[in-house]
Amino acid sequence: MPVSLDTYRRLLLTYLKPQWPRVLVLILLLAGTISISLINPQILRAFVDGAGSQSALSNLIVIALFFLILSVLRQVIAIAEAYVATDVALLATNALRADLTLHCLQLDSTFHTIHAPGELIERVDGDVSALSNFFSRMVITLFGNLFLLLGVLVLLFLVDWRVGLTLTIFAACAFLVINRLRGLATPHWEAERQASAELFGFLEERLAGTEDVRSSGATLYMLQGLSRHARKHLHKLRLAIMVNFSTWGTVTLVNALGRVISLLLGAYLYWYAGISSGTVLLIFIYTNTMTTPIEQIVNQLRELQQSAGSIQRVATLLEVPRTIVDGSRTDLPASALAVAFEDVSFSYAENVPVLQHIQLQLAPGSVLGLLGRTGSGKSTLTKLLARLYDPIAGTICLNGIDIRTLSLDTLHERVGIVTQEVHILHTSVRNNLTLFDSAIKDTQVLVALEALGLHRWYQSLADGLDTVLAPGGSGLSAGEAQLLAFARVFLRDPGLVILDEASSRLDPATERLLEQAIDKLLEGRTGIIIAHRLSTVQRADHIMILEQGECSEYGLRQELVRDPASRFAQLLRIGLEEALA
Ligand SMILES: Nc1ncnc2c1ncn2[C@@H]1O[C@H](COP(=O)(O)OP(=O)(O)OP(=O)(O)O)[C@@H](O)[C@H]1O
Repeated sequence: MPVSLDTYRRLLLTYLKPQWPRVLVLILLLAGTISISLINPQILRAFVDGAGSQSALSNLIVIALFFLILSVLRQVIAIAEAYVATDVALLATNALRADLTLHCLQLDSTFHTIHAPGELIERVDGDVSALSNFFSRMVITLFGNLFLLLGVLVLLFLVDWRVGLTLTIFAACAFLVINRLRGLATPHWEAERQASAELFGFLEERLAGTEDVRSSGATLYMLQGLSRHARKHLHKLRLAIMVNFSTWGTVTLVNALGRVISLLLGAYLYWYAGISSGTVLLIFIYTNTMTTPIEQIVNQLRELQQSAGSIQRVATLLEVPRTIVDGSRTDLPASALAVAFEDVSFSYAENVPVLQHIQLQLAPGSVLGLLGRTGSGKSTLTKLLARLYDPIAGTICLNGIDIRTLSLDTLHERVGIVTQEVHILHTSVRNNLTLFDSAIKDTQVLVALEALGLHRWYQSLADGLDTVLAPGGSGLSAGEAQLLAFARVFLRDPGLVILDEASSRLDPATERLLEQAIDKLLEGRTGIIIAHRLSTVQRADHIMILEQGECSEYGLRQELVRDPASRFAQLLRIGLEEALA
C-alpha cells in the first residue's frame, strides 16, 4: 500500500519541527554545496578558454587557486553537513523510538497477546533505524538536488537556448521514467521488513523459553522453524533487491544517454555556432552535474521506497488506538481501599465469556480469597482491577470511584499486583526494587527487605543494593523472586494488594517466610489473594469461588466454614490443594 503524503508530512513535522534551528543550518550548508557545484564549471570554462587564448599565466594560476579553494570549501561544508545531518537524524529517530516504546507500553494486553515482543523490538528499533536517513537527508537532499538541477538548467539556457531546451527535455523525460519506477519496490521492502520482524519474533520467543525447548528435546524443531523463517526473509530480501536493481540499471542508462547528448550538442555548436572549447567543457560538466542530482533523486527515492515500508509500519503502529482510555481523577486516599464489582462481565473473544455477572464488595482492609480451578477466570478478574482490560459490562469501583475515571498512574500507584511470574530485570537490586524510581531512598529499600524477611539474602550480596541480578532472575530461587516482587509492591505502599500466590510447592522454610511476608504486605491494606494453599486462605475474610467465569459462591469465610453444605466447606474437606489442582 503506497504511503500517503500526509503520513510523510506528519512524521517530518512532528520530529523535525522541534529541532528547526539545526534543520535550518543543514539547509544553509546544502545551499553552500549547491552554489559551489554551480560555480565550479564556470571557473573551469574560464581556465580552459584562458589557456586557449594564451592568457597570462598569473591569471590562470589565480583561477586554478580559486578552483582549489572552492573545492576544499565544498569538502569542509560536506563534512559539516554530514555532522549536522547525523545529529538531526539521531534526535528525530530517538524521539520516534521513545514515542513508539511509550505507545507500545500503553497499548492494552490484547495487542501484546497478538504481537510477540521480538516483533515489537524490530518495529521500535529496526524500522526506526531504517528511517534515520529519511529524517536527516531525504527531504533536504531531494529539494537540494531539485534546486541544483534547476540552477544547472538556467545556466545552460544562458549558455545557449538550444542547449537549455534539449537538456530540459532530457531532464523531464528522465524524471518521467524515474517517476514511473517510484513505488515499484515498496511492497517488496515492506514484505522484507515483515519477514525480518517475524524472524526476530520467532527467535525472541524461542530464546525466552530456552530451558523448555531444551528439556523437551525441541531444539531440532526450533532450528527447523528458524531456518523456515530465515529462508522466507532471504526470499523477500532477494526479490526486493532485484526489483530495486532493475530500477537502478534503468537510471544509469538514462544518465549515459544524457552525457552522449551533451557531447553531441557541444560538438555541433562548436562547429556551427562557434562556441569556445571551454563552453563545450562547461556544457559537458553541467550535464554531468545534472545527472548527479537525477541519480541522487533516484537514490533518495530508492531509499524512500525502502523506508516507505518502515514508515507505513511505524505509522500503522502509532495509529493502533489505546482501548484503555486514561481517566483524570486522582483522589484515591492513601489508606486501604474499598473494592466493588457491580455486575461485571468480560470476554477476551466475542461470544466466549470469561467472567459473568461478578458481584463483589470488599471493605477497606479486608481480604478476599479467590478460589477456582485453573482457567476459571481468577487472573482475569485481577487484570480487570489493574485495567489491563476493561469489562464489557458492569463497573469496577475503588472507594466508590469507577476505575475508568481514575488516571492510570493513580490506579497503578494504589493497586499493587504480584503475579506468579516475577520479572527480574538485568540491573541492580536497587533498580529491581524501586523500578527506577529515584525518589525511593536506600533506607526505605532496606526497611522493605528487612520487613519481608530478605535481610539474610541481602547480606549475602557482594555489592549490596548495587549487585546486578542475572537476566530473568536466573540466580534467584522461586521464593526469593516472589519476595522481591513483594518488596516492589511494599515500597509503593498501595491501598490494595493483589496476590497471585505461587502454585508451585516451596520448601517449608521458604513457605514460612512467604507467609510472614504476605502478612506484612497485607497489614493495613485491602487484599485479593488467588490462593492455592490452605494457610493463605485462612487469612481471608471473604471467599469467592469461581467456576467457568461465574461466581459459584461468595461470602464471609467463617460463615462458609460453618455451613457444611457450602462449596468452600466441601473444598476444605477434600483438601484445598488437591481440589484446586
Ligand atoms: N490473553 C488472553 N486471551 C484469550 N484468552 C485468555 C487470555 N488469558 C486467559 N484467557 C482465557 O480465559 C480463561 C480464564 O483465564 P484465567 O487466566 O483468568 O484463569 P485462572 O483461573 O487465573 O487460571 P490459572 O489458575 O491457571 O491461572 C481461560 O479459558 C483462558 O484460556
